[in-house]
Amino acid sequence: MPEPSVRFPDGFLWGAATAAYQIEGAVAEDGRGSSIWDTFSHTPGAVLRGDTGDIACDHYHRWREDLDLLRDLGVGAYRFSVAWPRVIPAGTGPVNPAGLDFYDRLVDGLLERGITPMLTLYHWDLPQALQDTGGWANRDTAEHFADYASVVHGRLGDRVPYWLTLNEPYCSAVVGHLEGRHAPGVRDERVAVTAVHHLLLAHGKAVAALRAGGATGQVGITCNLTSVHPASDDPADVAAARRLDLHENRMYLDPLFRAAYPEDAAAHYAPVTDFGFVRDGDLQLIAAPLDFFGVNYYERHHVAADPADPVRGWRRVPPEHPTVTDIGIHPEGLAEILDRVAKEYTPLPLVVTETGLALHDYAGPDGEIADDERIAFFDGHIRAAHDALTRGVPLIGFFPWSFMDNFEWASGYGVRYGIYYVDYPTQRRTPKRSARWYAGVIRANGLE
Ligand SMILES: OC[C@@H]1[C@@H](O)[C@H](O)[C@@H](O)c2[nH]c(CCc3ccccc3)c[n+]21
Repeated sequence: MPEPSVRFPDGFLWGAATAAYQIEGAVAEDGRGSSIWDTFSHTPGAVLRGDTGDIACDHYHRWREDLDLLRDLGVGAYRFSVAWPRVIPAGTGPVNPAGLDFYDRLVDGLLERGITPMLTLYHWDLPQALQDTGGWANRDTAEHFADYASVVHGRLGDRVPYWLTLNEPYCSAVVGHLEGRHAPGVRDERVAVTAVHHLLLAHGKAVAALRAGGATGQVGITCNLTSVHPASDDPADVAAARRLDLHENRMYLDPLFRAAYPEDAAAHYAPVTDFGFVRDGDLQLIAAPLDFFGVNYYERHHVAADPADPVRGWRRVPPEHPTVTDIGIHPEGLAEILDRVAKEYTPLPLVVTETGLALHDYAGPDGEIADDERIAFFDGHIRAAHDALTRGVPLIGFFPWSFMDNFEWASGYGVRYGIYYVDYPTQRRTPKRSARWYAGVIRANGLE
């Protein structure tokens, strides 16, 4: 085999990623409680075509077959999430042993196949019972999350080396509580900023709980970060870009790695909150030392001042060549955010815990799903990741989103991110051309 022109270090963690509500189905089986995504997806108009995660990829029943597909890919690791409502159906109180048993079998199944588990404790599926008492707007939820983290770690901590507390607090807080496009479908900026704090507090409390539980594994968090550029050097555009960077990136990076909200946060959010929800000691807890940091990258923004709200607003300039999800493809943005995190925030090992491309995949006459665009996307992003690595960024892993087509939140099953195609009526999994290509990347530990 020729030496790859883009070669990664030995032991680099090539993975694949999923999330519980997007693949498991079996939403009422073996004691699972309801989550805010069960409620939201069953709310008329909330999800494209009324799609829900009731069945999804039926992974709850097909997990052995799916682990075999991961083994066929040759991945070194698999990033999955644990559904809080399977483990503690009401979010707090009694534990559901059958829920823990499922993840116990899943972890053992991974280890038997030589695949390292990377466990996300929260990938958006808050137990509905906690939403009924305020959800992330209620500070108590942070405590309940730490208790849940202890329960999961108590059962799996001896076999899971990588722990992510939260997936993308920005999405839970802002997409779910300001934009209302995600569960719980709230549109209230004050509630959204309060939720940001309580989610970060939940992270901090969970890190403390995992450490107290004797966590020998590596503990981290995943944030979706964007590269943000002003549309012009007009001072109004530059200021708008800085506000969007605050809103999407620095509101998470600063608390996590500097134990403080950004200096421009108070003024920016002053119309809706005075940050009275912050208590003494919170920020120190949130900035608890971590072992690694997960970065999800999808978007590079070009930002202009919003004429309707020139003081607080921004306007995202549409990309020249939009994808099916109306974003551009900018692999250089991945290198940019990895450089930024490493240079401005933390020396910790970094993992690209998600990047991927949505397509409307279909099989050709020969039965092959020739997702060449997705191959080109991953080729570019892997090269960008390697660029950062050669500049000294301590990148230790890369996890394409996603292992298989799945429930894509408000878009339902309308777009596909998987490197395995899922035919939902039959639940048949078929490797796309990108799966075969990615297996080659893993074998070569790099790109030709
Ligand atoms: O949208 C593709 C994936 C989701 O399927 C993952 O569950 C989630 O972790 C994830 N995050 C992002 C970037 C932030 C975002 C999420 C949803 C909608 C718009 C932006 C993209 N994705």
